[in-house]
Amino acid sequence: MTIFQKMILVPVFSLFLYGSFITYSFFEHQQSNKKIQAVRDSYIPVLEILNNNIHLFEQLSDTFKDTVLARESLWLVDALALKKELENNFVELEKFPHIIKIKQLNTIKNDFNHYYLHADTLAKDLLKEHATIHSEQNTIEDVEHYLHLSENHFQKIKYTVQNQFISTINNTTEVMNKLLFWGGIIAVSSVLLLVIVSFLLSLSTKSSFNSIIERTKLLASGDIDFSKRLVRVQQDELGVLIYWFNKLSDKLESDYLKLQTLSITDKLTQLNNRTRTDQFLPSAIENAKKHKQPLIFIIIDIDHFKKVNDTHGHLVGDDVLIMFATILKDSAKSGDYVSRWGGEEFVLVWQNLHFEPAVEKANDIRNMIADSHFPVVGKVTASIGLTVLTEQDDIEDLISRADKNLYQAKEDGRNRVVADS
Ligand SMILES: Nc1nc2c(ncn2[C@@H]2O[C@H](COP(=O)(O)OP(=O)(O)OP(=O)(O)O)[C@@H](O)[C@H]2O)c(=O)[nH]1
Repeated sequence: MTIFQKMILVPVFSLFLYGSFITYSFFEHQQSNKKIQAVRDSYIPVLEILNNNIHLFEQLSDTFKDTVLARESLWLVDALALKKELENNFVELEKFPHIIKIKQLNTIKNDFNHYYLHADTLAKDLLKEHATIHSEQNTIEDVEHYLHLSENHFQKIKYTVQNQFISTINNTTEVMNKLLFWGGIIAVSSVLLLVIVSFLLSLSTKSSFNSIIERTKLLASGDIDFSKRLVRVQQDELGVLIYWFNKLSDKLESDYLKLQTLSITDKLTQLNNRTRTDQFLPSAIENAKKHKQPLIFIIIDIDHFKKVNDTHGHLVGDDVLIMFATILKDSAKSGDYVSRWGGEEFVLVWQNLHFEPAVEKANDIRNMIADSHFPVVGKVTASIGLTVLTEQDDIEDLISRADKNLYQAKEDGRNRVVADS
């Protein structure tokens, strides 16, 4: 995943989360409003009828009392009208079975009818001529019993419906509150998620950038330890950058190694060149002295090489130099050092080889050259100046003694080895 994708994904995800919640809560809010409206629409008429019934019932009781006290039988007609109104209300209430249980309603209706029947009978009895106030004790008790029962039922059903109404409204409000709470949680979590992921992303990006910067600085300051490679962890743009940075390091390393080889190799003969010899000699001398091992230093020079050039041309001269170098290379054993010193002069360094075997080996090489057939030119010989390292020698001593011996070999007629003892 790219850095851009990572950076865009979290806000998009958070936005999606929050957007979904907003949409959901919008619809939930609509639903809740509808629910509250529906609850109101069904409960309020019921409560109004119930209130009206309580009021009618009180009026009815008062009418019965007034009828008896005033001894006015006509008022019983009013009582009947109130009863009818009440019964109509009961019929209305039956239309709301989800609010009022029909069984409960029937109980109230029965109790009320009992009350009405007893109260009406009692009132009529008391209105009869010569009737005393002390009417039948049972009827009075029944009237009182059903009066209280009905009163209680009317109040009880009203409170039950009222409580139901309040709890339904409260439930809906509670759902809304929960929604708000979770909305807050989602909003805060989205922001937190955004902050945490952005923080982690910037941390990992920063550390990768730092490692690239550090490595680049080291390369720029000339640190050529190419074994150091950046570790590619991510698959994003930084991962790609690290991949190509490592590729660049590979290229630099191979170019550097090529350049290094070129700088110490003689172009014509592919032997070590003078630069390499200048690096090699001091360490070889130091090593020989340190381990008290013999070290042989040889300068070998092709005889009358100018004549080869003059007679056959420089290209043929080059071929002779190449073949000559090959003979030297082939004669070298492991640990022997072979190089072109310059022009038609070559240097051999043999480590851990004593003087006599060294002279013998030098003569073998000289013979090998003399016995070889060089194309176009035919026979070629070489003179050799050989010296052995002494405890007091420095580089110059060694070179000048070998050079002196070479000069002596030339003086003595060439194609020979001159060695000091
Ligand atoms: N073809 C060719 N010739 C070279 C190269 N380097 C040096 N020479 C020639 O080597 C010759 C060396 O000649 P001199 O120093 O007179 O030595 P010489 O002719 O070998 O004589 P002695 O060493 O005394 O036996 C010169 O003619 C140089 O031009 C090279 O890379 N290629």
